[in-house]
Amino acid sequence: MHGLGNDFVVIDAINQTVQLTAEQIKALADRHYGIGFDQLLLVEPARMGADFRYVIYNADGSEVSQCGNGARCFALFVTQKGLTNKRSIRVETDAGELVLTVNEEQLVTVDMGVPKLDPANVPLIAKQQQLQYSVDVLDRTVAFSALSMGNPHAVLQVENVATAEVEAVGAALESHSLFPERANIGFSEITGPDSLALRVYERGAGETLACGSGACAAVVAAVRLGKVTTPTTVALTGGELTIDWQGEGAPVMMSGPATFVFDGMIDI
Ligand SMILES: N[C@@H](CCC[C@H](N)C(=O)O)C(=O)O
Repeated sequence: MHGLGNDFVVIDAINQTVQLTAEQIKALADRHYGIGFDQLLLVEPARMGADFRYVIYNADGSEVSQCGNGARCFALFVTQKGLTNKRSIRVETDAGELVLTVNEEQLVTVDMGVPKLDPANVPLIAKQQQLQYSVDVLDRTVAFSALSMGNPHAVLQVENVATAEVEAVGAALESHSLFPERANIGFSEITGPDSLALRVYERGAGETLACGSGACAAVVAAVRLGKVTTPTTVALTGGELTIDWQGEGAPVMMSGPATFVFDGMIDI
């Protein structure tokens, strides 16, 4: 499946027992010798009263707590595979419970929860919460916003996403010592009063064609900086998401498509 080109292998772990090691996930994620994906999603029975639980792994085999595009694909998967007939689905993740709504056109809206701005919750090594922080990386000092959408994000404001040094600066910041759990690094260009363009260097996956939680983080950062109003259209390399955030203490709502590509069997 994919959400705007952010691609997934989604496995039904309700009707079969599935256990994968980090090494197996890395091997499956290999685009030449495996299947290839940015993230792998395991759809499991709920443990705490929601409709389902889902577990997310990055292409490097690391388990993570949040995935916006994955959440939309998960919703379409359980709907189209007949695992539920609900249109509003509650799912447990390590980042807490998410509520996903599938509309008539198969667009999915996800309540992504309340962003965490305290540096300790990102986590980011910083003495106090600020609108922007700064870091020396490669041969320059860059300013960034930092927040958690259930996973850690840094967002840099850039003049032009097309020429932003996503690979070099992204890789250097993703594993910078300021981020004890590493971070997803967004490069955000304000393109209008309610629009921005975004590229994201994802933790554990490198630059992807779209990052849903990154889009939420970029809108939260831009709203806090007074640069956009919401709902905001976020243009990612793979397409557009609509993000709505009514301000501190409110949850971020993300709406966008999810797409099936093919079904298959994996022999492990
Ligand atoms: N592609 C995702 C985010 C996946 C997890 C991320 N790489 C992390 O390590 O936190 C999205 O759409 O949000």
